[in-house]
Amino acid sequence: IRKSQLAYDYYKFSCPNLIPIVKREMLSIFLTDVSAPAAFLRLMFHDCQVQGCDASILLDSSYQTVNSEMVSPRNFGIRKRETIGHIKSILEDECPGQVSCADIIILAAKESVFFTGGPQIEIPLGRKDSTTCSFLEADAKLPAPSITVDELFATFISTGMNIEESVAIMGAHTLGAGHCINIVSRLYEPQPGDRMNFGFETLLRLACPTKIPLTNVTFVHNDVTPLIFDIHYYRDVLMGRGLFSIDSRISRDPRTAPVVNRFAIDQNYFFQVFSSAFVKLSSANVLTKGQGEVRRQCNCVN
Ligand code: HEM
Ligand SMILES: [Ca+2]
Ligand SMILES: [Ca+2]
Repeated sequence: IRKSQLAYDYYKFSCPNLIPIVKREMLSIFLTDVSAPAAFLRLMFHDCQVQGCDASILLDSSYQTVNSEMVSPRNFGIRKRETIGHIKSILEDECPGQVSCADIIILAAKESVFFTGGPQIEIPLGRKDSTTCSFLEADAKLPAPSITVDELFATFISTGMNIEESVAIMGAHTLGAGHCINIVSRLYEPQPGDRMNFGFETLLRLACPTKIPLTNVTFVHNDVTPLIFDIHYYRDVLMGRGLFSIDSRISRDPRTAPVVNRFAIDQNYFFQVFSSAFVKLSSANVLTKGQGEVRRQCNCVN
């Protein structure tokens, strides 16, 4: 973990207005699209999970980068990539060549959590952007909704998260929604641990009536308050209303169930552990100092 190379005041001299500019731009995005915070939070996870937090997910397919990571089916439903590019273009006017796209992704995710009622998280900055991307690594490292609790731990152990933090970071599913393509397998080919509340299962079957989804548009909310960052995700999974198999499984596994139970009644504690998990996820395995580059445009290498 090269976390120590990052700094809380990294842009203090090179881009002193960074934070107010990002806050202002994010606010106007949030006011025009209530689903944006969920999109930014998931975008951060899917960037950091592949090659580290290096904005590899923003690269389009080209002769240099070959296939974009968006080619991977695991990135189905990823949105707001171009919005990061828009914020970048504003920052290029203010402080050219300074702020990495990788840091903008993290700042957007952090503002998304705060704007929707979650904790204010302090994050170190100074990530560099990659000159490569890998849709094969995206296929391999982005978790499927049907993973086991052991696979969940394996996913986050490399970032230094413990069991509590691994359960806390899943609390990101307090925001947003999922599409039938990620839900049908547990409805029509259930695995152990897929049991759910009968009424909720009925609702899912109504939303996703066929094993192969007829369209890509139907979605179901991740928890009962999909626009608010709160502990309802944990309350829902305890009631058998977890959207994905892994959401249900953490409420039953003896290693994770006590943590889910505590988060479901103690929002302060959830916010505290989520914040430390967020910093670990966003700091692990990043490019710093002489590595990588600061892209001029987020969707292509310099
Ligand atoms: C490790 C286990 C995880 C699995 C298997 C998983 C899986 C999924 C799936 C399948 C979707 C629905 C995509 C769609 O159908 O449109 C989703 C949505 C989402 N995930 Fe995860 N996820 C995991 C962890 C995380 C983490 C660590 C974060 C963030 C820190 C996150 C944030 C989100 C958000 C915010 C959404 C809603 C997106 C939207 O509404 O646009 N997830 N996740
Ligand atoms: Ca990446
Ligand atoms: Ca919620």
